[in-house]
Amino acid sequence: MSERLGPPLDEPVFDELAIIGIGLIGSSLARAIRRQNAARRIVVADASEEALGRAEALGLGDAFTTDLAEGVRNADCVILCAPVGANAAIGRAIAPALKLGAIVSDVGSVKADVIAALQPVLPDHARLVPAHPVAGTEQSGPDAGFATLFVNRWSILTPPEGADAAAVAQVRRLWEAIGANVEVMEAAHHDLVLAITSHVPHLIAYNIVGTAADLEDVTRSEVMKFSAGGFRDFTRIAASDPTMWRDVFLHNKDAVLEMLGRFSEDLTALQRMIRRGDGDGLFALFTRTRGIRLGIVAQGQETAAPDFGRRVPDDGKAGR
Ligand SMILES: NC(=O)C1=CN([C@@H]2O[C@H](COP(=O)(O)OP(=O)(O)OC[C@H]3O[C@@H](n4cnc5c(N)ncnc54)[C@H](O)[C@@H]3O)[C@@H](O)[C@H]2O)C=CC1
Ligand SMILES: O=C(O)C(=O)Cc1ccc(O)cc1
Repeated sequence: MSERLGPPLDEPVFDELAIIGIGLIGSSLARAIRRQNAARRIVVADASEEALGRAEALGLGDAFTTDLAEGVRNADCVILCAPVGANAAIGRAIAPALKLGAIVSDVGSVKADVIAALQPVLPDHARLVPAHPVAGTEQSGPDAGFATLFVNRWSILTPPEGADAAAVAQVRRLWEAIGANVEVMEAAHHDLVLAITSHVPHLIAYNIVGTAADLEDVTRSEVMKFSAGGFRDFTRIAASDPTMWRDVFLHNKDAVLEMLGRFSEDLTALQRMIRRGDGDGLFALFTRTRGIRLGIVAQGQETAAPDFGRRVPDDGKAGR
């Protein structure tokens, strides 16, 4: 699977694009958009002076500000890249300053709640097109981003009912310009799918690493010493940003609880198989799950090893 970006666009998708929140995803977007000539000018806004300082040092934009309203004043498209719990406050801060017909998008891992938070606070003339790139790593901050993060990854758009078709097309073009495959989905459906494919797996990782950490000291040191294979993979996921993931669980509560209920039932069935010595049952399940993995690899979405954290050698640099 190629991780290279295609040739840059002859004509940018947007004249001015504002990124609010220049962490892992915001900085990856800035690098990719710059490299692909997908916007003429990038304005970077962030609540954190420290993050902005790093973004400026890395050359991730053309202008940098902690004043969110100032940051969006001339933007044709504003992309919210902060933890999802911050979106309502950011929406309120930028609403009065938005240019007529500005597109407001985001990258949040949760969609229905984000729409519910943003729609009431944005002016009627703003065109909301939420998005979720299903690509990332356990790291955060502007130094962790890289331009090829979205190559051959899905970006899911969840336009609310009545969304402006031209705005949806422009956001699609932006993601395609930086290598992503785009799918359009209803927000509630997105939240259910992502609850089982991403949110519950993260919860399981946080839980298993927490359980190991709670063991007696002597056992715990052995857990660390012998943490190979499965547990080691869980520790990577469990190192993911606490603020971001707290917000995901608080804002996708219903879908996560629904999927967690099903998961618990299946876990109980597995427990019973082990207690009863039901080797055939265990073997049948493990064979079925192996088939699912092989199907994912065959579709080219995954290499044999987990690859969310992969980088190509020149990716630490800014896009110019
Ligand atoms: N980390 C990942 O792998 C992925 C994350 N996402 C989504 O992307 C969003 C950002 O995640 P990351 O880039 O990982 O986070 P991050 O922690 O690396 O960066 C977040 C940035 O937002 C800024 N910020 C926080 N509150 C703010 C506010 N009120 N106003 C302005 N700036 C504010 C922070 O200072 C920080 O620079 C989240 O909504 C997350 O759900 C989506 C796909 C993958
Ligand atoms: O690092 C990993 O394994 C991830 O799962 C990255 C990730 C985190 C959150 C998302 O909404 C999408 C992708």
